[in-house]
Amino acid sequence: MSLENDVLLNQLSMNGAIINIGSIKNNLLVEKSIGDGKNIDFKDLNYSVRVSQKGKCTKEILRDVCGHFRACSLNTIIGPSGAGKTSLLSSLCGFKSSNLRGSIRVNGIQVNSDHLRKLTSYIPQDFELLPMLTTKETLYFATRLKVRISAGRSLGDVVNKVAENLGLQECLGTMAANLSGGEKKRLSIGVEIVSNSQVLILDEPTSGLDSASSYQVMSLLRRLSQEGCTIICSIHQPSSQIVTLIDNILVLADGQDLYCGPRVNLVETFEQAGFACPSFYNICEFVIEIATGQQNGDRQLVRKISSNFHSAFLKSVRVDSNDETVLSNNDFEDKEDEEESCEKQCKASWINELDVLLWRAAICIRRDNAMTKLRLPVHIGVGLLLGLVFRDFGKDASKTPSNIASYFFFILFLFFSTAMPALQMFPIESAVFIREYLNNWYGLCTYYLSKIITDLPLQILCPTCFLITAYWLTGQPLEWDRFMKVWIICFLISMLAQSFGVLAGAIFEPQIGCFIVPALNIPLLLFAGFFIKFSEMSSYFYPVSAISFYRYAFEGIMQAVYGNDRPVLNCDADFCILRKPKFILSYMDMPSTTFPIIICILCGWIVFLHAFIYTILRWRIANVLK
Ligand SMILES: Nc1ncnc2c1ncn2[C@@H]1O[C@H](COP(=O)(O)OP(=O)(O)OP(=O)(O)O)[C@@H](O)[C@H]1O
Repeated sequence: MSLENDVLLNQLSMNGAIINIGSIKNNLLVEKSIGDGKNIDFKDLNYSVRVSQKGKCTKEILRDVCGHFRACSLNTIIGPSGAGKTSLLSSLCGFKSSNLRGSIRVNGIQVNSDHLRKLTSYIPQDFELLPMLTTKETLYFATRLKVRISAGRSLGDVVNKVAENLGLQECLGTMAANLSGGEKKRLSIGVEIVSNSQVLILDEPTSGLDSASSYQVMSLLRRLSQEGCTIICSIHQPSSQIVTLIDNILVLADGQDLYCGPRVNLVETFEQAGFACPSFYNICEFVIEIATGQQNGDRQLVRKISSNFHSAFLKSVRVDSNDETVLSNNDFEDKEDEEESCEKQCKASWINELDVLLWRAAICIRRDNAMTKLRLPVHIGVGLLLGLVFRDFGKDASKTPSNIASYFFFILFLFFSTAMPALQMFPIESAVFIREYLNNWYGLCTYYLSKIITDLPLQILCPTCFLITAYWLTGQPLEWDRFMKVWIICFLISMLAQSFGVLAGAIFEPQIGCFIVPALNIPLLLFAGFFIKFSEMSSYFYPVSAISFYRYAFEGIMQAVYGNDRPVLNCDADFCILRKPKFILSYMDMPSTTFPIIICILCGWIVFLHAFIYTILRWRIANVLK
C-alpha cells in the first residue's frame, strides 16, 4: 500500500470521519440490502429505435418481452449477439424511456425509469475507471461519494474489507490503468457495492476475461446475490462451471424472450418442446443454437411452458397477474419517500460531494504527465525560447514589427498548449462522469463546479510562469500595471482555451477533435488583425473578425504594452518608423475598442463556452436516457 493511500485514509480517521455502512462481517454488501431484496418482473416490453435520418424508419429491438428476476439470486440473460441483451438491461436500469413501452414492476409495484435509476446500479461492459487512481483510492472515493460519513465504522476498514472480499488486497496500491482485466472488473463491481445497491445490473461482466477470472467474477456475483442483492447480468456462452452458479436464466432470441425460469428447469423445458440437449453438452451453448435456429423443435411451446414459471413467480411474491399491484402506487410513493429520506441520510451531502470530487481531481491532475508534469516545464521552456529569439526586442523601435509578432505567438502558444491536452483528457473523464452521474453518485452542477475549481490552479500557474519568463526576456516595459494587463489577457486566453478543448472533447472523439480544433481556429486567427489589418479586410469578413477572440486578446496586449501614454521607444538603427507607441497602435488599426470591453468580451466567450459544455453534458445524459 502506498504512503499516499495511508495518509489519505489516516487523515480521514483523524478527522473522525466514520462511515455508517452497517457491519461488514463476512458479507460484501451493506447491511441495508440484506433481506431487503427486490423482485423484478416485466411484461410486454417493446423498445424501438429510429434508424433513418427523418425518423420514418424504426427498428424493433425488444418485442413483447416478458420475464422476471428473483431477489437474492443470480439472474442471467443469454442469447446470440444482437438479440437485445444490452437493450433489455438498459431498460431495466431506467436508461431507456422515450421509446420503451410495457410495464416493469419491482416487488409488484409498477415503476418508471426514474424509480429504476434510483433502485439499480449499472455496470456497463466498457466500464471506465479514472486511470490515475489506485484501487484503494477508487474504492475510497466511491465510498465517500456514495455513503454518508457519520458515527459507526472507519472508512479505511470499509475499503479494506470490500477489497479483501473482492480479492483486490494485492493490488490496493496499483493504479487502475495498470490493473488486469479481471481486477478492473472486480473493482468496477466494488465501487458499486460500497453503497446499498439492491439491484446490480451488469452487461457482460466476463467479457475479455479468461475462464479462471470469469469464474472468479461470477462467484463473486453469486455471493453478492446470496447476501441480498438482486443480480442481473448478460453473459456470452458461459462455461459449464459458471452455469452451475446461475439461479435463473432468461433466453433472448431476436428481441423476444424464449425462456425465463430457473436454470435447473431449462433442459427439461426445452426437451418437452422437442429440443433434446445431448449429454455432456453446455446447456447455454445448446440454447444459443436454438435461439439462432440451428436446432429443430417447438419454440412456441417453450414460451408457453416458460410462462408457468412466470405465474409461479408472481404467486410466490404475491403479485396479481392481472397487473393489479398488491400495493397501490401511493404506497410506492410513500415507500419511495421513506427510501429517499434514508437515501438523503446515507448519501454524501452536496458540499461533501464537492469536497471529494475536488480531492479526487487534485490527485489525478498531480499524477497526470501530460496535464501537469509536462505542461508546466513546457510553458517555462517556451517562455525561455521566446526570450532568446526575441531578446530585448520590446525596447528597440527598429524591431517593433517582430516584437508585435511575438505577442501573437504568446497567444497562439497559450491557446494550443492548453486546449489540446484538455481535448485529449476530457473524453475519459466525461465517460466516468456520465457513469457515476447515472448511478446517482453526484449531480451535474457539483461535478461541473469541481471541474472549474480544479482546473483553475494550472490555468493561473502555467501562463504566469510563461509570461514572467517571456515578458522579461523580450524586453517589455517593466511597469506593474502593463504587466498585469498582459497577464490578465494571457490568463483569460488560457481559460478560454481550456473551455474550448473541453467542449471539443465533450462533442468529438479525440481523433476528430485534433482536426476540428485547429480547423475552427484558423479563420479566427486569420481575422485577428495581425495577418491582415481590419481596414484592409473586405466587409464580408467583419463578422468573423468581430467574433475572433484572438483579435481581442491581441489588441489587449498591444494596448497594455503601447497604450497609456507610453514614452517614445529607443531606436538602435539609423531610422525607425515605429517609434511612437500611439503611431504603432494606429498603424495596427488600434484601438478599436477599450481595454475593459476587451476583458468583457473574453469573459463573455468563457461564459458562453462553459454554458455550451454544460448543455452538451446535459444532452449526452439525456441521450443515454432516451
Ligand atoms: N441506437 C441504435 N440504433 C440502431 N440499432 C440499434 C441501436 N441500439 C441497438 N441496436 C440494434 O439492436 C440490436 C440489439 O442490440 P443489443 O446491443 O441490445 O444486442 P446484444 O444482445 O447486447 O448484442 P451483443 O451480445 O453483441 O452485445 C442489434 O442488432 C443492434 O444493432
